[in-house]
Amino acid sequence: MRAKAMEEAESGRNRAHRLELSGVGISLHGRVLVPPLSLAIDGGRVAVLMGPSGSGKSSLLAHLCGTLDPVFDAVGRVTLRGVDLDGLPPEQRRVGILFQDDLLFPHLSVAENLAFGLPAALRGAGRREAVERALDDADLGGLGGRDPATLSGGQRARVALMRTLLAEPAALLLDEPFSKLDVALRSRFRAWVFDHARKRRLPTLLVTHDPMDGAEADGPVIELG
Ligand SMILES: Nc1ncnc2c1ncn2[C@@H]1O[C@H](COP(=O)(O)OP(=O)(O)OP(=O)(O)O)[C@@H](O)[C@H]1O
Repeated sequence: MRAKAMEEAESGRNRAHRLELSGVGISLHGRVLVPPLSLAIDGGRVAVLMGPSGSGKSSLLAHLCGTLDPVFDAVGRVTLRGVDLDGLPPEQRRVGILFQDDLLFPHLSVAENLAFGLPAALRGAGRREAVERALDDADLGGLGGRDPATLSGGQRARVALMRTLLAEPAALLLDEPFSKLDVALRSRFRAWVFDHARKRRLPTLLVTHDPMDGAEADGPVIELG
């Protein structure tokens, strides 16, 4: 009985962290690219977005981030934790995104790359401590001073995720972030990312071509195209 009550409280908290799309569609020059789509991703769940090249997967993620090129027209409503994202600038949406390429700044050290993700309001010792914690979390203790080019692909991928998480997003979008890693590393990194998403109750949307990603995810699967 107690276990059931705890389970219900847990799923209530996950619902409160929900990312919800209601009738979200995208068109380009009057041609429908993404037909109206409705889905809800609870906190900690990973939904999967699949579809052939050019079917609009990255455009949909850009729309959620608030960075969709104005040549596109988007309709529908997006809410995150009950907040309507329509009209909010990208920096106020609390939507974090991770790409296929890690996009680390080559002229900054690993620690400086991580600090870039932190809210500007966090200053001084708090900033340094947050970076140290992120390095430890990513099993990269002692590597903060390194140039990103001297890290392995897996280490760089972990820095990129940590940088995204340090911005304290309320949702996580993943645009094929595993596709450039070799098979063994891919499954370890995927498990690590999904674990962070669960612990932080982040509703997560993963764009992928890899059926293994879908097998490991526990949210809805959407096929475009
Ligand atoms: N800024 C833009 N201006 C005009 N057309 C664009 C722009 N960005 C993307 N497109 C077009 O929009 C369509 C959808 O592109 P999108 O990148 O969203 O597809 P995708 O499903 O993510 O593809 P892939 O799997 O190859 O990454 C494509 O036909 C693309 O050429």
